[in-house]
Amino acid sequence: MATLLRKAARVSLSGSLLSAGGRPGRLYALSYFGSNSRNSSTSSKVKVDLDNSSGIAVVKFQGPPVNSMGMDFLTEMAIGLDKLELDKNCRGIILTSAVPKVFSAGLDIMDMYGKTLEHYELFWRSVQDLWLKLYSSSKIMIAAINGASPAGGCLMALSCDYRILADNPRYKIGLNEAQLGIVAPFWFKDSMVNTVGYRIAEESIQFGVMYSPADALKIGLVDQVVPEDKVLSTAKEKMEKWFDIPDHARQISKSMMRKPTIDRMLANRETDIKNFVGFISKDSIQKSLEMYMAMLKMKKG
Ligand SMILES: CC/C=C\C/C=C\C/C=C\C=C\CC(=O)SCCNC(=O)CCNC(=O)[C@H](O)C(C)(C)COP(=O)(O)OP(=O)(O)OC[C@H]1O[C@@H](n2cnc3c(N)ncnc32)[C@H](O)[C@@H]1OP(=O)(O)O
Repeated sequence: MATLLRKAARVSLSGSLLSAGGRPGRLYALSYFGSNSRNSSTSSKVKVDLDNSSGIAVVKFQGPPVNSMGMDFLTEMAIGLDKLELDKNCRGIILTSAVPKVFSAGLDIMDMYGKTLEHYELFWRSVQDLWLKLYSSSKIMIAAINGASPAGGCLMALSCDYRILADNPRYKIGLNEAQLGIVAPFWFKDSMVNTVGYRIAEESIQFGVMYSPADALKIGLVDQVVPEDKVLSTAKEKMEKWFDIPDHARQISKSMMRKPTIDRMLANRETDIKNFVGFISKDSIQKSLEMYMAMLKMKKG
């Protein structure tokens, strides 16, 4: 019976939940995915490794020093996710980091500082685009969080279906935007509310709280805390459990849960870009970012 279910589950709905929702999907070349048992692709910031026999793809961030989400990272992630979304051999995706101690430092602050309005617009559209791909993926998404995960790093984890965090008190996770003097946009907030509930999100976002693994587990921001050397293996074991559920049933259930949040973002996308560009280009906000970057550098010296 289990084998039958697994076979049935292989007949997956094509495309992300976005296209399952009746929106036009986009087609991308499947250049690197052949019929070998393992397909790998490495670009400068992201490594994708799909094991065709297990159906699990590991997407590793490899942009030292902190896997910040700059234009290169956003573009490479978008391309990698599009390819996996269209690949029938892939049923689940694990996000993790190849950089010691950091999952992702979130958006690259240098992409939000001292740039043109056109740059801010393009940058924000790319950030929205990545979130849409992650949040609406028809695949099972597990975050194997093996390092610090502030702001945009936390958002990538929140976009997954399951989160496993390494048990190291230095690996804090949260939406800390308020601490930088910026504001987590509504879809960051929605992702947090959908995970931890309204009351906790309200406090969390206003204070910009960064949670220790123990506290993140307590509020439900992560689902499991495990020893650091077990993060990836636990993610793979967990994925096998998710694979027991027939894909079509899981995908439709996921879509049912996430569609209102995705639709809200799509309906407000252009306004959100306008707000971001107006907000980030303010002198006072630029000053806050400058001071924050100086503070990060001072912390080192
Ligand atoms: C009205 C509202 C309308 C619209 C919405 C408007 C605005 C919303 C706007 C934006 C939302 C943004 C979300 C974000 O993701 S902002 C980014 C937030 N990220 C952080 O705060 C993380 C900061 N970094 C850290 O805390 C640490 O670096 C660390 C814990 C991740 C790692 O610590 P380490 O000690 O290992 O490393 P460091 O020495 O601190 O850093 C090394 C190196 O990297 C630079 N760096 C760190 N983080 C970033 C980053 N996010 N972007 C760019 N660069 C970063 C750091 O300065 C060091 O550089 P140098 O080696 O000194 O040159």
